[in-house]
Amino acid sequence: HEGHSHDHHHHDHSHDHEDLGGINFCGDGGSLTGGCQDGLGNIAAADQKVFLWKEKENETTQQDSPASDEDDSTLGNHPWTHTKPCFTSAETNHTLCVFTDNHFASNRGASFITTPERATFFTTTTPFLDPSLTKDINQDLHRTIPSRYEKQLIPGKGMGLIAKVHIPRGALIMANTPSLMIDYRAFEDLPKDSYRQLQASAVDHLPPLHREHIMALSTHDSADRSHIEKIDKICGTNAFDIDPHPEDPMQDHGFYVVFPEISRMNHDCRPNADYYFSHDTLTQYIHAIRDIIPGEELTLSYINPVMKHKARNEKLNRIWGFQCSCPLCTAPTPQQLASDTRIAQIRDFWGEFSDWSTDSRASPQLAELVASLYEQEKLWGNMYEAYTWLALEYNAAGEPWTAVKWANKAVERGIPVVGENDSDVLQMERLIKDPWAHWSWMKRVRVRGGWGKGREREGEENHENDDDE
Ligand SMILES: C[S@@+](CC[C@H](N)C(=O)[O-])C[C@H]1O[C@@H](n2cnc3c(N)ncnc32)[C@H](O)[C@@H]1O
Repeated sequence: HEGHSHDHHHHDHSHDHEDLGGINFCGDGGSLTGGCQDGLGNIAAADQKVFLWKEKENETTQQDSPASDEDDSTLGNHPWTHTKPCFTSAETNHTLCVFTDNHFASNRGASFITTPERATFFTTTTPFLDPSLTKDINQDLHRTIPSRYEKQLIPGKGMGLIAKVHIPRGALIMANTPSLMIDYRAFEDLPKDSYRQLQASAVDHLPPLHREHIMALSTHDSADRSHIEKIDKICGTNAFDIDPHPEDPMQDHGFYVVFPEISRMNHDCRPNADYYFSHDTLTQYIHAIRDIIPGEELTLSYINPVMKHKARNEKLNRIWGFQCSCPLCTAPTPQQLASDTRIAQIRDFWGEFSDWSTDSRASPQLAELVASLYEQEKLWGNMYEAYTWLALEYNAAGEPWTAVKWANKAVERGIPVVGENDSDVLQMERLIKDPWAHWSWMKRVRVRGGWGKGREREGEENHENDDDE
């Protein structure tokens, strides 16, 4: 209830959206029916006032062709330079189109594959309303600040990024706005052929330099493919999962998002950098989670790092097609078994800290143990969680000064990995200001000190809300 989840920023780096194939196909067996393709007419009929950007009918089925430079943004009062093609699922009746805004982020451009309703929602969010928010974020196509790393061929991994200078823990390494932002609904509602055409058009519509940048990304292997297949493979190898904007009315489908500069970072099970996405700037931020010395490769974990060796390797192999050769995965067997044992312990304790009943084993000592296990495991991106639990457990035990010490550490470690507006970070800031007024104050003492009452009394459940005001 206190809003802390152990892996909420560790979504998989990418999803094998192929797994979703076969559900909710447009028409039977994935074949397109007449009513399936070219949804633009339908959209306009549905709501002519909102969707002023309806395009000329004869252009709507164009697919595998290079981007046209024609800027049709004058067609309506909207940011989109392209709003085609579209496909409508005969089964769900959802229409999905490509929406490209080639002026986004100082003319870098961004392409969305989503429903017209969601595209319109995006235009009401801060990054679209205030162009100054995305002005100098991307430092790849047009650089104004010197880079801290360089791209190099890494034996056995393809390209990768190597630190050129010392990068202190907490430093910003890079940030990107999306190139492609694909509604998961596209994979669910449309047949493969259709969503692949949307993906290719989304890339083709971007400004030329940006488009080349994406086309140069890894497809994992070097097999010969058509343009459309190649783009699908680039998406599958390089996309991150992003949750919906908190105010987006469509909360049940997230996005599959490609950030080309960030995509050059290879995987390590114990990485030196971590990422989070901010909807306020529509930006993925990468920060160092420990000090990095010149010559070290910059790495991210593509998966939740708190998994045992076998599970990690299976997932990496299934989705990205490589055998993990990171230091942890190639350590001598006894060390790997010890690591797996620590992982199992960590996972066993996770639930305890969010359980505020007398059943919970949580205590300051248990939080100390988890912090120690995280440290031994070099899970630097997770340290803020352990510090958050330490702060809460010490406060819940009635030790405010120790609680404030850990809350400060949680904030310091949390900002680079979950962002300054994350609910855990904000909560720790409130605890620092006034531990006695925080909902956690004496919480375990009160619950455990009751006369055999197994559970806390009713009406005491919603501390998070009391605390917010
Ligand atoms: C997001 S890209 C990373 C950049 C990529 N190496 C490139 O050349 O653009 C993901 C792909 O990089 C390769 N890769 C990433 N991490 C790796 C690792 N630890 N070991 C081997 N290959 C890796 C795999 O081919 C994977 O599908």
